Amino acid sequence: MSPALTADDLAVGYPTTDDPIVECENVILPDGEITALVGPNGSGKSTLLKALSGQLEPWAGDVRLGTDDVYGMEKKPLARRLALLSQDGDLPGSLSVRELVQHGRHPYRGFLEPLSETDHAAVDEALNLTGTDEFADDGVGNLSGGQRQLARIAMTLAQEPDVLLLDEPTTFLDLRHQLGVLDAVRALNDERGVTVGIVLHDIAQAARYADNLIALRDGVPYDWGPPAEVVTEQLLADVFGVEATVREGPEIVPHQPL
Ligand SMILES: Nc1ncnc2c1ncn2[C@@H]1O[C@H](COP(=O)(O)OP(=O)(O)OP(=O)(O)O)[C@@H](O)[C@H]1O
Repeated sequence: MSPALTADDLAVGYPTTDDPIVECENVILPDGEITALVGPNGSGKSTLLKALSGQLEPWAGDVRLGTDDVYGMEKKPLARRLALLSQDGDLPGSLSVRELVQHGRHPYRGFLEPLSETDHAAVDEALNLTGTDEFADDGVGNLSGGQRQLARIAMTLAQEPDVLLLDEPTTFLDLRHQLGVLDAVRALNDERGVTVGIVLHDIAQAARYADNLIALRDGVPYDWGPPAEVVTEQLLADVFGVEATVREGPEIVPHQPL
């Protein structure tokens, strides 16, 4: 598999930080695969995802989408190929869900240009995939936290990127909707070969779901590869500070209630 998104010799920080938050020699999201970023709170998962997405320019190193330098690309062509669903994001409450999802088509349209049939089809599909078609005409301001999250996911899916980066997309969602979102992303991956980078908090869920894991500790990758190789008792102890048994699967059985 060729890499869809690669980063080399990265150092990523914020204007207010003296030292880099994330330092990685080499990060690869393999083409057509699902890679989950895991690690404890504050280990730098969101920071790495933002750097990979073109939204937080690294202090050093480069990020490439195929052979193209992500930070050298114009915004619209980049947005047609790469989409980020970040953790934060206020939504304009005056919009309906459908109108919000239509915003996902911005990379394909000129200013004030009406939506084409292709745009409408992509919006309808994103609404269906996420189940937001059931409340497509409701105002975003009247939705529950979980419904709002689903609407944001639908907007990102309508963008139809080749590479989809999702930062904790299951936050706020009940179990049924968590599984629904993960299934929808998996379907995009299976059916269209969309490359996925996803931050997931639940390492057991990430291990079941993803083709590859990148485990971050203090801003540095501790290990990466297929879940069966990465999820070891040593990793759980070193990265998460948890004593647990790992059974085949991999299935994690904590020694103490977490
Ligand atoms: N905008 C910012 N400015 C300065 N420091 C930041 C900023 N955003 C994050 N950080 C710092 O970077 C570090 C890593 O944060 P990041 O959000 O990348 O971690 P994370 O692994 O995604 O955490 P979580 O699992 O809690 O979401 C933290 O110490 C955080 O305080």
